[in-house]
Amino acid sequence: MASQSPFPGAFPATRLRRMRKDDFSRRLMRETVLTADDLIYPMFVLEGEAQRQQVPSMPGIERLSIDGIMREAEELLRLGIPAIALFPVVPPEAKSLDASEAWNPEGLVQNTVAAIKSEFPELGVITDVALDPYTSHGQDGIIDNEGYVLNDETTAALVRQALSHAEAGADVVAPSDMMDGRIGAIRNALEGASHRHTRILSYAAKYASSFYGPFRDAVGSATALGKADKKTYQMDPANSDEALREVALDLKEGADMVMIKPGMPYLDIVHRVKQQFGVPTFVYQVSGEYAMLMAAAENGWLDEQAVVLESLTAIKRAGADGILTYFARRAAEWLQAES
Ligand SMILES: NCc1[nH]cc(CCC(=O)O)c1CC(=O)O
Ligand SMILES: [Mg+2]
Repeated sequence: MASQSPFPGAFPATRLRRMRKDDFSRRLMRETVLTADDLIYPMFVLEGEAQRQQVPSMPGIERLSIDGIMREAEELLRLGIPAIALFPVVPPEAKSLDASEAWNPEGLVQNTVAAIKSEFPELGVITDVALDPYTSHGQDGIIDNEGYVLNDETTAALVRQALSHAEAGADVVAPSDMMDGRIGAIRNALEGASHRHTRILSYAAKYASSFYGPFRDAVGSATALGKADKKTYQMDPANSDEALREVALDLKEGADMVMIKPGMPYLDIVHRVKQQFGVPTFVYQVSGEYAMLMAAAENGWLDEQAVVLESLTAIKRAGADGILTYFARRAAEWLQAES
């Protein structure tokens, strides 16, 4: 009788489906496991008291005044989230050409940091070092008459801003501006002021991406920026080797951690950076990625929990040690419910 086997005279010696058959063996061979330890929650802080505003292009995300941030911080700690990243919503009247509100020792970010660190010292606080919330034109730096962002003048301002954050108690300062040489300048100033433990998370490879739109709505820099772009300092999305040069420089200048931004469309960059340098590597799943996933979820086109956890696991698999994501809080809740 002729054999019924589709594999004449043999069978596939390796059946990869065997290990996929049951949950126990899938769990045993799983390479990447997402936990709350991988998550950093970006938060938008507003002036005033008992203020909360929805961000229309980021459903589920709110701008909160300090009291709201404090309540949220307690919950984040309970969920096991190690750190938050703060972004200020600066009123138009506090914006200027020289961005001097950025290093006001009593500024919104400085006050928020101090409040969190006094009540919840174990929650890591990361601050954004960049001038865009504070400039009247919405660029991340000081501009000349042609609107060109001046590198070294901007770096001097960033140093003042970073020092004021460290002074307020920030654990990590995160320059997101992409000026050349700012990591070295900030490191030097921190050491000089005896802020020996302040960590620097460098937005080392930050692309001139169109996925930042909802963030610019959230912090209110979109109006100031208008139709202008940031292509003279943020990277061209077409480039990859250049990202390695950016990371190498920032490490040499004293960065403790590096970041790639955005996330999902840039996982090849994440992989190259992690392979090449083997340093703490972070990824920002940015506002536009959040908006995209939420829009599909709200339409019932994608299963929110499933796609979010898949996207975060994929970012970690590519090489991320941690992920800044607007889903951090909900992801931590889902992970807690599963365990
Ligand atoms: N220094 C600005 C800054 N810091 C973080 C983001 C984007 C974050 C996001 O889209 O979620 C941006 C926007 C920009 O460069 O215009
Ligand atoms: Mg650089």
